[in-house]
Amino acid sequence: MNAIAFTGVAKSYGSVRAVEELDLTIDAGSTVALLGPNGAGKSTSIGMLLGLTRPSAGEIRVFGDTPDAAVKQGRVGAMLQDGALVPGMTVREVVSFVRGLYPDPMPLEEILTLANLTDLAGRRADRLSGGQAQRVRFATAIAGAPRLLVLDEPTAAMDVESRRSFWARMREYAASGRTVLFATHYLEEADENADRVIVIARGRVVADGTPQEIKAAVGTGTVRFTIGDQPTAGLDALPGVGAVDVRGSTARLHTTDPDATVRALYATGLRVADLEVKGADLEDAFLSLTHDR
Ligand SMILES: Nc1ncnc2c1ncn2[C@@H]1O[C@H](COP(=O)(O)OP(=O)(O)OP(=O)(O)O)[C@@H](O)[C@H]1O
Repeated sequence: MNAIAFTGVAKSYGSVRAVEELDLTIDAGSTVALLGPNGAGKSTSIGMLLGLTRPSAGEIRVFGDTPDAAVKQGRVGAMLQDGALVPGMTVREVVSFVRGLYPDPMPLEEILTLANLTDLAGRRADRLSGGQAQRVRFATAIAGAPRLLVLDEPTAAMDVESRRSFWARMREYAASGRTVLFATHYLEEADENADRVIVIARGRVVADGTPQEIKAAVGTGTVRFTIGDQPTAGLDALPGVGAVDVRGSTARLHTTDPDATVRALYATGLRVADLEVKGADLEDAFLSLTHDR
């Protein structure tokens, strides 16, 4: 069964086309990353999925129902980018209040354990660090034991250690057959935590596949050099190269094997100046994926 189905979904705000035309289905039980740069349309898509805002065109189904119906039945939990925590309440009070809103919630202690909040349960929720507050938001998102968990850039306020621990807990939740959809800017997060990665840029899907397929398409590194007015034909056939992006006199090769690409590049006989090899620059990769379309 599909957990999520978007059919021809578009959303405009005046003249801004936040989502162009989204057609996608997500299987129940999968963990899917929505990967894209700022302004790609991730939050808008999530907002529509949760019934917070209506599409300008097209249709969305969540477990076969409208988003509103699915949310009302307590089948969907969400952790959004902002969302103030009620002032003056302890962590335990906040979580147990939210839990009380659902027909079939998870036991309180289980929520606190899963969100790593047992030690903070007596603390005031509005006086926590950014990363701790994110754990409370995660707890409120899973409180109703939702079949679909939606997370919009959940680790934005977290340091490296908190991120690692957060994703371990998310995977634990997902392991029980639940569906998870999360938005992120980071390819590593998508790679490590999702079975499927949907890359969106400028309101459209530009790539969709397993993390391995996406990494092969965007490359794990970038080889940049000044090509001047020399011909660019054949650069895309160099070993490892998935995409070529030439802007002005600069060429960027997105590659899965920068060493092999550089060796082969010198063997072409091109005059290569200002060579620079970097780890994958997603922003560049997104741009070239968007250009390719
Ligand atoms: N309420 C709104 N009114 C007008 N424009 C909006 C509104 N919400 C979003 N937009 C615009 O729609 C586009 C998509 O924004 P959205 O927030 O969905 O992107 P995003 O991928 O979530 O970005 P980020 O990673 O920065 O959160 C952007 O151009 C944004 O400025």
